[in-house]
Amino acid sequence: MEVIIKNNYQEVSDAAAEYLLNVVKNKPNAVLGLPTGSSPTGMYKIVVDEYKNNNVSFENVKTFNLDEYMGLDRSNDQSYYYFMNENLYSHVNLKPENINIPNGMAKDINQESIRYENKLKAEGPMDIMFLGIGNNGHIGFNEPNEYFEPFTHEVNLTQDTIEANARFFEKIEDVPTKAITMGVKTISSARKIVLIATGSAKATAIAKAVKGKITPQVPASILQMHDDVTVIIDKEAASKL
Ligand SMILES: N[C@@H]1[C@@H](O)[C@H](O)[C@@H](COP(=O)(O)O)O[C@@H]1O
Repeated sequence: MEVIIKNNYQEVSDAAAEYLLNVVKNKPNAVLGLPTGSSPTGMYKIVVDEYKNNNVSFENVKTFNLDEYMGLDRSNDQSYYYFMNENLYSHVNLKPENINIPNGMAKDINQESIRYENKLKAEGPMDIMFLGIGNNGHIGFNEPNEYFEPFTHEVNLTQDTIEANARFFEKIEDVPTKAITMGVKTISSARKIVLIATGSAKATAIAKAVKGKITPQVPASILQMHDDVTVIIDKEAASKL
C-alpha cells in the first residue's frame, strides 16, 4: 500500500484527479469505479474543468458506482445518482448507457445485485476504483461486520453511518437505513484502487485500514490484500499513522 500525504483537501483532490485523468487519457475506453461523498467532490470538479478545457473525453468511458441508498429514486437530491449527476455525469460527455449505478428502487434487491455484478463482469474489470472511507472504516457501504461480504448486496446501515450522513438530510429520520453496495471482492477486482480521505475524523479509520489487523470490523483493512492501492490523505487524516 502506498500512502501519499498532502497538505490539504485541494492537494488531495489534485492528486486523485491526476490518477483519474491519466487513466482516461491513456485508455479512452477505461472503466472507472466511482464513489460519492464529500471526499471526491474536489476531484470531480478538477476532472470536469479538464473536460471543459478539451483535454479529456469520456465518450467511450464506462463508470460503475460503488453504492446507492435504498428507497430514494434518481430525482431525490440525496440519492447517489443525483449526486453523481450534479458532480460529474451532466458535465462531461459520458454516454448514458455507459453509466452504471445500483438501482436502490429495485423491487428485488438480490436480483439487482446479481444484475450489477454480471454487468461489471461483462464490461470490467475496472481499471481504477476510487474510494472514500467512513469514520468507522467502511468502504462503499460495507459496514463493520462479522465477515466480509464479497459481492454486491443489501446492507443495513449502522447508527454511526446514519449519524455521519445525517448532515446531508433535513432530519436524521430522513436518512435511509438500507443501501445496496459493491462487496469487498467486487471492489478488489479493480486493477488499481485509490482511497482518499481528509480531516482528523478519518484518522483512526485510516490508521486501522493501513496498518491494523485485516478484519471485517474494519472493512477498509481488506485493501492491504490488494497489490495496487494508493492512499491519498491530508496531514490530519494521517495523524494516527
Ligand atoms: N457510502 C459512502 C462512502 O462511499 C463514503 O466513502 C463515506 C464517506 O463520506 P465522506 O467522503 O463524505 O466523508 O460516506 C458514505 O457512507
